[in-house]
Amino acid sequence: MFSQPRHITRSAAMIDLLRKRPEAHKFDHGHALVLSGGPGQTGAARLAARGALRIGAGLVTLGVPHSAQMEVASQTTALMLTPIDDADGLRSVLEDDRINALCLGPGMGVKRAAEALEVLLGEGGVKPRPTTLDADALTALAGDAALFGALHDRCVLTPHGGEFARLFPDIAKRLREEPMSGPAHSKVDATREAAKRAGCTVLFKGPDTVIAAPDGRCAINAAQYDRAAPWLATAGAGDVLAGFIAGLLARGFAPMQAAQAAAWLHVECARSFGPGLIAEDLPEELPRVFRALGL
Ligand SMILES: NC(=O)C1=CN([C@@H]2O[C@H](COP(=O)(O)OP(=O)(O)OC[C@H]3O[C@@H](n4cnc5c(N)ncnc54)[C@H](O)[C@@H]3O)[C@@H](O)[C@H]2O)[C@@H](O)CC1
Ligand SMILES: Nc1ncnc2c1ncn2[C@@H]1O[C@H](COP(=O)(O)OP(=O)(O)O)[C@@H](O)[C@H]1O
Repeated sequence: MFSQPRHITRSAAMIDLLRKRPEAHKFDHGHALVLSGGPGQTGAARLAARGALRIGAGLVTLGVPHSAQMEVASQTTALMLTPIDDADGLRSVLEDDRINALCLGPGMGVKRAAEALEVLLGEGGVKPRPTTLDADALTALAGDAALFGALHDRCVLTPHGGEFARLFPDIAKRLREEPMSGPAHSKVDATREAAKRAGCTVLFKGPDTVIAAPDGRCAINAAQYDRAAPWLATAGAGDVLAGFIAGLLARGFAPMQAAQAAAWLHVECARSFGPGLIAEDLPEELPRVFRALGL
């Protein structure tokens, strides 16, 4: 029997975790690698990377194909950039052990995401690292049972409704069904079942975001009623969330902690900015939200 899911709220414990120690240097806050797609498709990864940097990762590098290098370089400053064209390129960049968190999927394209997943999760792959898997990485995972089976407990999957149905079609079907007898299958039940099957943290997005760990721990981040954030329904908001999680993983947060804090801060940023919000406003609102928390 599982305990009731907890509702994520502002807490002293979360604020303490978010604080940076005065004596720390940038490598103490970790180095996140965000993989980008090719030319014309780099925006989503740039949004994620900006989110990872603003949430406090010490360094954030975008892994970009040579063909998109100029496009990305012309739009980034504090973010770093390294060319990664293929599996060998990724392997070589990951020889640097200081890269301690990854973000895969936003704008990557399903083929490039699948290649990267093979390096990270496939046989003879690199040392496993905390990893956020979003967007095209989820679609790639849905098409490859072996890779799905190789997910480890430091991964965080961040599906929206469409991606959830692709990854877990049977669970999504039950979620949609009218209950014929007994209680309905809820989003909490569905996310818990998904996390158990995947063997890692699953964050199922929406106005009621549910986050579950394989051991049954579960939390709800509600953006409804007096905490409604309807302007989050905008292209790229999820890419920023993936970056927030990767940034916190780089800072050493455990996967459940990272997913919960990121989801809560994401809604706080949207509410603090207010109507007219677009995705790039979310990372830029974090300093105001952090100041209000007393960081
Ligand atoms: N600025 C950018 O560069 C952006 C790039 N994006 C990238 O575009 C690619 C495709 O992502 P998409 O998510 O659009 O496409 P997908 O095709 O993967 O998923 C969208 C489909 O799922 C369905 N769906 C069902 N429930 C849904 C829900 N709750 N929320 C959203 N869709 C739901 C939709 O109807 C739609 O048919 C990804 O690589 C993504 O990262 C998007 O994130 C938007 C912003
Ligand atoms: N109506 C809404 N109210 C609150 N949050 C929402 C709403 N619609 C979407 N969101 C949030 O916005 C983000 C959208 O992510 P996603 O669907 O992946 O978009 P994208 O792929 O364009 O980045 C998620 O974090 C989701 O929880």
